[in-house]
Amino acid sequence: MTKSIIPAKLNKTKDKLVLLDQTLLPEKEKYLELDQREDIWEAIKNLRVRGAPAIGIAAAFGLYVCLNQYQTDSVSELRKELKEISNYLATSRPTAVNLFWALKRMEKRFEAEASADKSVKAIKEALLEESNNILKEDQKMDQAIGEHALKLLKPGMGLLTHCNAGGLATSGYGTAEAPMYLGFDRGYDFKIYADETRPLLQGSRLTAFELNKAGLDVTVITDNMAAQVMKEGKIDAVLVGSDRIAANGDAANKIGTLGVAILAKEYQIPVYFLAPTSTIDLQTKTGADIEIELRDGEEIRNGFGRRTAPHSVKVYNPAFDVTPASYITAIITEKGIIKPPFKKGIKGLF
Ligand SMILES: CSC[C@@H](O)[C@@H](O)C(=O)COP(=O)(O)O
Repeated sequence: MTKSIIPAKLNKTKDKLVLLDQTLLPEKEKYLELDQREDIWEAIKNLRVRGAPAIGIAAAFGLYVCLNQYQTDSVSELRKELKEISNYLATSRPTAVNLFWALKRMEKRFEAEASADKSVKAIKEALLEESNNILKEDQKMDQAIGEHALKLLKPGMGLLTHCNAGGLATSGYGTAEAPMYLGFDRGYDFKIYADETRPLLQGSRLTAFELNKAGLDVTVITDNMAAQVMKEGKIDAVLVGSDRIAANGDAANKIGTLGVAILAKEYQIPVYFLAPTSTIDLQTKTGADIEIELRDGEEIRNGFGRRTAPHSVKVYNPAFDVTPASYITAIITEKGIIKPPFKKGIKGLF
């Protein structure tokens, strides 16, 4: 299968960040071409590009595009500008660690080139290369994650996923969806259930869109149907992505993942978190240290342009939750499958 959608890339002349506007899916496939930091920040903040790895890729390309416009012969002036753009983009969303990881990686490359006395022009070229490397490595990681995960799955299984951890969230086949695509190519005939994923419907708008388009067997359920579907014996494994995995294995993902994991424990269904190692943050000791993004109440009071709650009512809208490591059967990265105790396994990865 060839992948047709890349959510974040550069245009041909490499002076604009091209994003598929995911807020318009599944109705419209519209690409945005951005070269202003405020527009790139807005696109990340408002989920035009979303999903942890894709946010990192967009930020790396965005940083390059903005920095490349800056005219100077001075490396220290360029450094100042890079830090300004990077710090600004880093304020767009707080939970997915891939955003900070990608920006730090660009800064590290800058410093490596600067300390080798490279010119401004050479440094800019190196940053272009680095952002491309981030994209290409992500594609390879997805493939490897999928291959490892497939070892845990059997043909004909029912798989439940939450949110979108597919091609729209990465530059490749996704993380949680990578084994679904690989299995499809190899005749595994998985029955995939996609949680609708309130309030922004990444499951029904995005996961169902891309799996359906690629011909996989996908069924949408609303979030509150997961228990019933599990009770009916339709689910053999839960596969989800992650926005940040702490050093002890606690994992943040889209709001509602914790509930799915708790239900799965009750029904003795394995819960797999699939993510590249760039999603693991050793600086975050436990899930309690993960900042959970709080989003505007209007997403719930006035979802998709229809008033669904009184306009003055209070709303609490955390965008992510943290599943404690004790609810996770395995964490699958490009480097292999980690089983509990996660602390030791995660440490061994780095
Ligand atoms: C491979 S993507 C993993 C996660 O980033 C994904 O499951 C998720 O929670 C995305 O949330 P979103 O708010 O749509 O960016």
